[in-house]
Amino acid sequence: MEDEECPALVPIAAGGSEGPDPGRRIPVTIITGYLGAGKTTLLNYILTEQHSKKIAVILNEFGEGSALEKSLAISQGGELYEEWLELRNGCLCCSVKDNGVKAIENLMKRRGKFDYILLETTGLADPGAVASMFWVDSELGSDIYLDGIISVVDAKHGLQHLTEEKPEGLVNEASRQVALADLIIINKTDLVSGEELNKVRTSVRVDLSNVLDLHAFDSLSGISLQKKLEHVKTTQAHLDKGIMTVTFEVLGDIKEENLNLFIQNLLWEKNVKDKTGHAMDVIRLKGLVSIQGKSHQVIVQGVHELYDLEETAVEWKEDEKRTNRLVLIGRHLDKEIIKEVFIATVTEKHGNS
Ligand SMILES: Nc1nc2c(ncn2[C@@H]2O[C@H](COP(=O)(O)OP(=O)(O)OP(=O)(O)O)[C@@H](O)[C@H]2O)c(=O)[nH]1
Ligand SMILES: [Zn+2]
Repeated sequence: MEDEECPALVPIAAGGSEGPDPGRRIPVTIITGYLGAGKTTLLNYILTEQHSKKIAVILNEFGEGSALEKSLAISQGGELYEEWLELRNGCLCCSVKDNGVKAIENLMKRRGKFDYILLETTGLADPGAVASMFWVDSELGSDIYLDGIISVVDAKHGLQHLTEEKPEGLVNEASRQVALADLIIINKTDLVSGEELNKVRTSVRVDLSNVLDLHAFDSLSGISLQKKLEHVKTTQAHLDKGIMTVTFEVLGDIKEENLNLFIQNLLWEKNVKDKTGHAMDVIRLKGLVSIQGKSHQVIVQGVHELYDLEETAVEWKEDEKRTNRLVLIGRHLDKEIIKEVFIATVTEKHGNS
């Protein structure tokens, strides 16, 4: 417990023999936002545009999806990434001390190789808890500093996320992400009308002031961030327990029309049910699939009822088993049932391969 040593968000370097060298400290930008809001898209955009900086990427993936998330991002971004870190525990905010800090320390051993860190949190993360690790640990603080928190808001589904009711008067994840942001990016403006966009814009503002009033945060300036973080740590803000991740893999090729059928049953018809008869509610769908007649891997991306299939630049190698990997995040999901439905819908019924 060395609380007194580390209250500063950006600690002043202790004057060692080498002297302070602020230029050597690595800025961290936290990219937050609800499931599917567009965090990875923004990440890829930054990496594509920013040629002069060598950027390390940290993904904090919800559930077991990190291997897939990584392969999705690589397929999209090519050779752009300098460093990869996987935080497998899923929830960075409750593993900050061990997993998160250690991973970043290891990353720092190689820090000569890069000069910026982008940290994408899971769509359900509390960015305050993630941010706090950059000032709680003084050891880390001397080499890394928090540059800012960016929150990506989905123009199409953002309102739904921001107004979601939580039990016991808890503030929902989306609102927390907005409230702690230094910069809010409203994304997917192409999917909504000007009127809808204005609603989102207003609600982001209104929501912010609600959260501020509720917790009596005085301002958004640097000093109060610390207070906000302290507050966040003491309220038992945590991942929505009702939201779960299902990951599965099925070998083989699938017909594109069958895959569409599977997804549409799940996302549109909502006729895939769990054991209690409750329709499965998929918030986020990601996959890497093998479609009959296509030589390249195909990415499946879904956010609520919207989805698309996109052929990647990655070719299936000849000695490689063609396979389908899916990650689903949502409510009332049952892995065995979904997998069965997938196999039944998607694979040929005859033969036993
Ligand atoms: N129409 C539209 N789609 C977008 C836009 N930005 C991102 N998307 C799509 O939204 C989906 C989710 O994007 P990601 O960048 O993976 O979202 P994310 O926030 O990283 O998702 P998670 O990490 O799973 O929470 C993908 O299918 C993107 O192609 C946009 O500006 N317009
Ligand atoms: Zn992502």
